[in-house]
Amino acid sequence: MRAAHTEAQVRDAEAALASTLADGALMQRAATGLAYAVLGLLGGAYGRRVVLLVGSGANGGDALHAGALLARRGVAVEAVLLSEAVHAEGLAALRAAGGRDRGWDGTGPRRLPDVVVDGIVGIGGRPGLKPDAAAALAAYAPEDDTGARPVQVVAVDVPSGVEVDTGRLPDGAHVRADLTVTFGTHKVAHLVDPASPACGAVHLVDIGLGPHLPPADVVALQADDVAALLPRPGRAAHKYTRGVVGVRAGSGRYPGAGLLAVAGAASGLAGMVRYVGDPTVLDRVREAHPEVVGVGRVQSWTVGSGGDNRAGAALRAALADEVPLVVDAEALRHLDAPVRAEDGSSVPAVLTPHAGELASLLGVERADVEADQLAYARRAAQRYDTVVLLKGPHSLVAHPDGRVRVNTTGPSWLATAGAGDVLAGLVGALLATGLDPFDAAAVGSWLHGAAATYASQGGPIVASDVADAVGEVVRSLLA
Ligand SMILES: NC(=O)C1=CN([C@@H]2O[C@H](COP(=O)(O)OP(=O)(O)OC[C@H]3O[C@@H](n4cnc5c(N)ncnc54)[C@H](OP(=O)(O)O)[C@@H]3O)[C@@H](O)[C@H]2O)[C@@H](O)CC1
Ligand SMILES: Nc1ncnc2c1ncn2[C@@H]1O[C@H](COP(=O)(O)OP(=O)(O)O)[C@@H](O)[C@H]1O
Ligand SMILES: [K+]
Repeated sequence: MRAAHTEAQVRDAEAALASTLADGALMQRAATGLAYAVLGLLGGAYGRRVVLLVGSGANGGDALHAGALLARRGVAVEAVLLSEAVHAEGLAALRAAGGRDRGWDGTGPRRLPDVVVDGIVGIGGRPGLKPDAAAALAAYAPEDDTGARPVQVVAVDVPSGVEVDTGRLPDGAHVRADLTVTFGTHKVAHLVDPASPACGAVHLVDIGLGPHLPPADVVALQADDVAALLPRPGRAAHKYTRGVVGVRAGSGRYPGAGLLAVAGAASGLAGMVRYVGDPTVLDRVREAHPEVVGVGRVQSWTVGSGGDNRAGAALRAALADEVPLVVDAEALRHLDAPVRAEDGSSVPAVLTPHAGELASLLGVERADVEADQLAYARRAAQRYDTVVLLKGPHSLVAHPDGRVRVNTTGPSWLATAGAGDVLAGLVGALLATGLDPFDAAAVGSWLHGAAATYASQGGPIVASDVADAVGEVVRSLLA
């Protein structure tokens, strides 16, 4: 499990740990991890040139101490001090190791360095960059019109300027890192979009904080977590004990969505798939998936993918069964908040909106949701009193109690029509096996992304390729 903590949680844990250690020991641990990560990126020390952008806090202190270690190894290190007052011990250490320093006077370098280390601000930073910091960054790590750069940027703890606890980006400038070296635990911005791509690859340095940290509200499941949650048929299993998933999706207008939702449901994780809906779709479903049967009892429903104006009726019929359900696409529009069966009892559900659909549910603009995904996913989960899977490059699975699982699997090629239908069917199948909605949504989105990666191999895919690859991903997880 990759856990992401907030600034306040990190500061509390740091205070508890620091009280057991010599002064400065934590910063030394952080700086050493940072320096070795930079050395790895440089691929050597002699002849390599590193510039440190240094702000007024401990983040700049980390950069200066790491710079001292790099300078002792033979790297040419220069610190650009962006504040009158920087970490004094760090600066003394850099000077003693032979590193140079200068203030920022608006003039850039004669020759670009190999790596720029962003020690402008860390978890103590306010969003955005001051003009001097933005200008120094642009001078030492210039970008062309396409955003390409000849210099690699390593962020200390977080890319300066991003909102650490929310994953939001500031209105103004922020650092865009190739590598972020973080300490003790991940921060929310490392996982949550739109900030997470600004972090580049994220490298976690263990500084001993673990025992002092509380359980994280924001986590990302890893392969071993998913493997532990995966339903496996017992020796005495039969198709009904494994769970039956029903699909009410597709329409005369969008028959393909019905087929793709069935393809996701028929990944082999549940014991049986039923299709209920448009007769012309049913014929095509039977042709493509001979194992799929018609009306009967189910342990879960997937409703709405590619539905037409009858999606509301399909949703009501599914809710009346009082089994767990996935509510996708057109069916989302017919949903009342909170999600309840007709008799008022709560029904375990997973809502699977993309940003546009979530915006409609909450009566806001799509751009608002995209800018503040964590907050809006949580708000929807609370309002509907159910699990919400907000789909995107890093999908968020929000529980009404505030916990969030971030999905980090899946290539950009997964942004292809019908991929969401496959996901809805897959999560429905996992619900049928008995996983609770939070687990089913998180495991389903992880498998979906991993199947897309497997199918893509770096190239283009269509939605049915994703469904076809789920079995292979499950097989490798179980191996
Ligand atoms: N916690 C841990 O476990 C460990 C933490 N460690 C390290 O400590 C870091 C946190 O350090 P920190 O608390 O000193 O704050 P930090 O992020 O350097 O910045 C605050 C300073 O910046 C300023 N400032 C604010 N916004 C600004 C802006 N937009 N643009 C420009 N300036 C801005 C503000 O000054 P002001 O402008 O308010 O005068 C303030 O003084 C953490 O990220 C990690 O790297 C490791 O060493 C060891 C383990
Ligand atoms: N840039 C991206 N990178 C990775 N995955 C993405 C990206 N964009 C979308 N996805 C995933 O692709 C799927 C798209 O689903 P959706 O928006 O419902 O499309 P459709 O309605 O065509 O099926 C979701 O699982 C989403 O998480
Ligand atoms: K930083």
